[in-house]
Amino acid sequence: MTEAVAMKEIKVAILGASGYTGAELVRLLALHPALKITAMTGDRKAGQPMATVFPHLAGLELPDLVAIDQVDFKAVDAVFCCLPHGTTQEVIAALPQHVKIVDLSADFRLFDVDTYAQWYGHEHRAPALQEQAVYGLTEIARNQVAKARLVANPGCYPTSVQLPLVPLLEQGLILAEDIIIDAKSGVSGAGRSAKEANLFTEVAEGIHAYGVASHRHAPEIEQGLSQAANSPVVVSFTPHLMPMSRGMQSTIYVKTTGANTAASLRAALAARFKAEPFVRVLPEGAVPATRHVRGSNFCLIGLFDDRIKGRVIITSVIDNLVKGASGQALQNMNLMFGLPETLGLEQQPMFP
Ligand SMILES: NC(=O)C1=CN([C@@H]2O[C@H](COP(=O)(O)OP(=O)(O)OC[C@H]3O[C@@H](n4cnc5c(N)ncnc54)[C@H](OP(=O)(O)O)[C@@H]3O)[C@@H](O)[C@H]2O)C=CC1
Ligand SMILES: CC(=O)N[C@@H](CCC(=O)OP(=O)(O)O)C(=O)O
Repeated sequence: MTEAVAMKEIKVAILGASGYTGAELVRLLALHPALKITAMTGDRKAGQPMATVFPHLAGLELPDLVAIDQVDFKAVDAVFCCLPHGTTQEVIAALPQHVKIVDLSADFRLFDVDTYAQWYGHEHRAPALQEQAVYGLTEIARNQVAKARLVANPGCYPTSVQLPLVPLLEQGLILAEDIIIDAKSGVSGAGRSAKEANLFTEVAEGIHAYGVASHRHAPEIEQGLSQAANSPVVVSFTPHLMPMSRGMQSTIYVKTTGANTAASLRAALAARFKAEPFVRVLPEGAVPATRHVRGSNFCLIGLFDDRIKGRVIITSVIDNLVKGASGQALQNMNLMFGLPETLGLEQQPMFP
């Protein structure tokens, strides 16, 4: 539980607070003892009270939504940037030096600006700042995150995939080739703005793959896995849209090295994540489901021997809006201010 200790107030602005990840941050920060929201922005919703846009947050003491150019950034210590990718680089580049930033968009996640341009369709607009950004998969990069001014918060699919695979590749327990990722997301992963593809009629009562062999999270996943394997990794990655509001599952097919099986991989991951507050490696036979992590910052991992010898099936589940976005962002911001990284994130999942 959060200790009732007196903490220095840290003033926080949430850019894009009228979106799903922004609202999720407000929900999490409501129980945070040190971070106080002093500014929140919207674009179409600028000028509106938060309780009008999100009635579930009524009753919290919150500033009204304003446009970004109305925020006095000299008066804030930290910024959570929850803007669409492609809109973020210039905004962050203009912030005063004293401000610490966690960017939830994809704008600073790819180390190589040419790879960024190739996948995102435009030149990087803050390449010098890109060099300072730390990729904030907390459990893998905790020490770098703690020292960073700018953290690029990982994407939701890449979080669910890299948490189990990075330690296994680092330890040489699985092959770096022939990794197949079959991933599924709730519709909140696509954000709140109206898009034809996210209409009820397009997503209810069915599932569909999208971005087949072309999704922009593939290079982000490959960047992390290549670092872990110390050699270039290329993956098969197929995301699917599920008729549910939140939750994400990645089912990952890997080939083991030597005589490794699900049991030895499970033991390795359990040892690696033993002290981690948010990653849980399930015992043999337990099958993780998105409803086991709903509303929480947990990642649950299950491992199973396939009937094909030498192949293991890994299932990894997160809540896309929490560990896949705002929860991990808060975990990182806590570290950047030297706070216990669990602050504001101690709630258990809602089940069922
Ligand atoms: N949803 C998820 O599960 C995840 C999202 N992310 C990333 O986090 C970021 C935010 O996502 P999410 O909250 O879902 O997105 P939403 O579409 O729900 O919200 C976007 C926010 O940005 C504002 N906005 C949109 N365009 C502009 C602009 N040109 N200038 C200033 N503000 C603008 C919107 O304001 P208004 O509504 O008032 O117009 C809104 O507050 C994105 O980069 C997304 O890719 C990352 C991981 C997971
Ligand atoms: C369901 C859905 O549409 N999900 C989004 C990914 C989630 C996300 O927002 O990731 P970024 O931060 O990398 O943009 C997508 O496939 O583009």
